[in-house]
Amino acid sequence: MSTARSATRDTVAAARLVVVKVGSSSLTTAAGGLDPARLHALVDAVAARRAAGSQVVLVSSGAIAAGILPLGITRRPRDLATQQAAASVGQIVLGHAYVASFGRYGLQVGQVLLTADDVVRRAHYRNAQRTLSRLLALGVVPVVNENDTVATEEIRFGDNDRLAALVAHLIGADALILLSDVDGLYDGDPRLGAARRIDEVADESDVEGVEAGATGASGLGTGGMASKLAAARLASAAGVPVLLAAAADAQQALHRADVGTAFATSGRRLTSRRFWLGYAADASGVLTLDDGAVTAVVDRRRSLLAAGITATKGEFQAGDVVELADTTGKVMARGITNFDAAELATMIGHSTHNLPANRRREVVHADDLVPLHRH
Ligand SMILES: Nc1ncnc2c1ncn2[C@@H]1O[C@H](COP(=O)(O)OP(=O)(O)O)[C@@H](O)[C@H]1O
Ligand SMILES: N[C@@H](CCC(=O)OP(=O)(O)O)C(=O)O
Repeated sequence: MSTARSATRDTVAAARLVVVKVGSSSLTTAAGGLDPARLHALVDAVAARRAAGSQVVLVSSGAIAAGILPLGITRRPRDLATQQAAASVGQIVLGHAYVASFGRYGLQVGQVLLTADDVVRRAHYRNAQRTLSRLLALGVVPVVNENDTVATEEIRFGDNDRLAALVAHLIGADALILLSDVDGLYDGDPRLGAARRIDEVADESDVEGVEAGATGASGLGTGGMASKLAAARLASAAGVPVLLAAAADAQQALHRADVGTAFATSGRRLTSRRFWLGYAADASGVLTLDDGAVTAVVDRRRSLLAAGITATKGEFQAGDVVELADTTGKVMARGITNFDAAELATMIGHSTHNLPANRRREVVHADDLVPLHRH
């Protein structure tokens, strides 16, 4: 299918610093085990982009899948301990394959294994930032993956689409290219019947009603299209345009960006702090807002007062990040709460002037609040 040129595609094609993410299903055979031909083809495309003057960070899945064959098991393990064992075996296999493949071009590879904490906690992410920029300055191709062997169920990203979006923001990338076994975003899961490929996503209205399945076809990947859509939203909010394309079209995707689905950015690049608040940090609870409070907070960018809160959920403390949801449960914003859950329980629904003197302040200050959706 042909694609019209657009400003987004031009930006992706011209990007100086690109994050390229490739999924397990695009690097491995159905039986498990790496597929050297596909890995070489991906590396060919990355090397070509490098030769054209861009810096590239590769976020590569595939450790667990690459560990299946050497361990003599037949399919992707379901339990965490075996997944970690498979990742432990498979990550070396994967790293070795990249060293050999990039070596064909005289390029060095640096392995960077990250946990969620490394990119989600403000105190930690400067560390990852420094390592990645030094690797790039030294001309190395950083190959990033989640540190699966130590990531527990609670702290896992689980899917590398989100990791790639966070890394793209972290290093100030100009574009994010997600390569998968499908050639773009469709209005429904293409495995389930006729579906139409979406060429360009300019804003939320272009993905309204899109059915994005949460599991992939191969059984090797995780997250499916739902996690790619979430990652594309994340990156576009961070000011990074996204191209979602087939790994088989990697050359074209990395060269002219004229394949797949392009996601425009949704405005100005957020500051690190506001991006962290809105998208990266883990939320510890939920505040439910009445309609008036949603309008005040989302449309008028006001602080959230106790009077507009109808319920709270979670054991959060003052200073934690919480989600602000409307009465249907849709998360409209995120922010830092000035009160613990226990304190708030006695305050919700009350006007500020009716509260004890030590509680007469906004629950979430406007400066600590990031709206996520238009009302
Ligand atoms: N709306 C949709 N558009 C495109 N693909 C979809 C959609 N919904 C579900 N899918 C499925 O998601 C799969 C990609 O997810 P996954 O296998 O997890 O990818 P990866 O391993 O590249 O991360 C596709 O093969 C496709 O079958
Ligand atoms: N970190 C895991 C990958 C998890 C993941 O996101 O997989 P995928 O959906 O194929 O990108 C691994 O290397 O096996």
